[in-house]
Amino acid sequence: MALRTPFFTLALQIPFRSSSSFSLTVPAKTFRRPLSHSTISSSSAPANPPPPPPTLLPTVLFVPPGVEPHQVNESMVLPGSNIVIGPYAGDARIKGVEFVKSSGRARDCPKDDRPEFAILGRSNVGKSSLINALVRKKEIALTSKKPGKTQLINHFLVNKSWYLVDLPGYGFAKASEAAKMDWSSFTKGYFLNRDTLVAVLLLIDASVPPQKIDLDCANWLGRNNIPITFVFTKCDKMKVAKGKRPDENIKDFQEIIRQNYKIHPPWIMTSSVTGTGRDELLLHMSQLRNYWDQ
Ligand SMILES: Nc1nc2c(ncn2[C@@H]2O[C@H](COP(=O)(O)OP(=O)(O)OP(=O)(O)O)[C@@H](O)[C@H]2O)c(=O)[nH]1
Ligand SMILES: [Mg+2]
Repeated sequence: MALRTPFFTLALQIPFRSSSSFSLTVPAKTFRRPLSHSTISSSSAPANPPPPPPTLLPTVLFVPPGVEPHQVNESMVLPGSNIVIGPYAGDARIKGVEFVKSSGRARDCPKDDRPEFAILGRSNVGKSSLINALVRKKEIALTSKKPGKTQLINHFLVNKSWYLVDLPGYGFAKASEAAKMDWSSFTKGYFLNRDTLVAVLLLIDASVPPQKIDLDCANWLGRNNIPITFVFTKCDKMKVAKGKRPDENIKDFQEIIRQNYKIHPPWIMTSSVTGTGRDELLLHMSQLRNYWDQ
């Protein structure tokens, strides 16, 4: 079985508190020039500079195995994300998807060696909608305006080779105490023991300000060394009556995450309504999968 090894040492660090500030914030969106040496070095660089030194870029960009940070140029960064595409990226097309089963407990989940991605996030963040958007099927995963729609662990087999896993949301205020307890024991059972878990796609609603419960969840996953990709949802909601725009909320969220993570995990902006980020996310997942598979 493949191991979760060096790929994720760049992607995810066990959270730590640091007094240093990560001021080199270059959102990939605004990252429109090739990274020349002068872009990343100080003005006191010698006239004949040595080969590029280790840069601070991985604090901003997610640089996969097979790519040296100094090799990164604009064309390698997925739009609307901090994700660099490297040699492990492969065929990201969806050729078929089938619902396999719903499980009430982690130990009832499919028992085979296929890699899987867990879709996690607050109730109503858009987990089921993201699955539908990724596989381009309207209602393979059931969605609802009311939070708490997905109650079980649902496995969807993609291309007969890997799983997307739709999970119940957390943070549903109206859930009973018993349901909240169940959710918490489920997280332990599933996330800590699922050997085939390639990464968690942690969905964050970009139409609202950073929520403590999401940050707590990210920190819990980080502490347990579980690889995360932050998937910002509802990025189409540009016109909010009050409050900030999605891009501003995302920036605020990242500022907080940066205080806990030595190196920022991969992140990507999506909308299940417009399809923004769909192809990019699939490509990112292909490189995670191919690395895991080798
Ligand atoms: N504007 C917009 N609405 C979205 C997006 N994604 C989901 N929604 C809406 O948000 C609501 C919740 O979507 P779901 O996909 O059911 O959310 P969920 O996270 O699966 O919710 P639970 O199963 O209850 O945990 C639905 O009304 C969706 O139509 C998006 O990208 N943009
Ligand atoms: Mg759902």
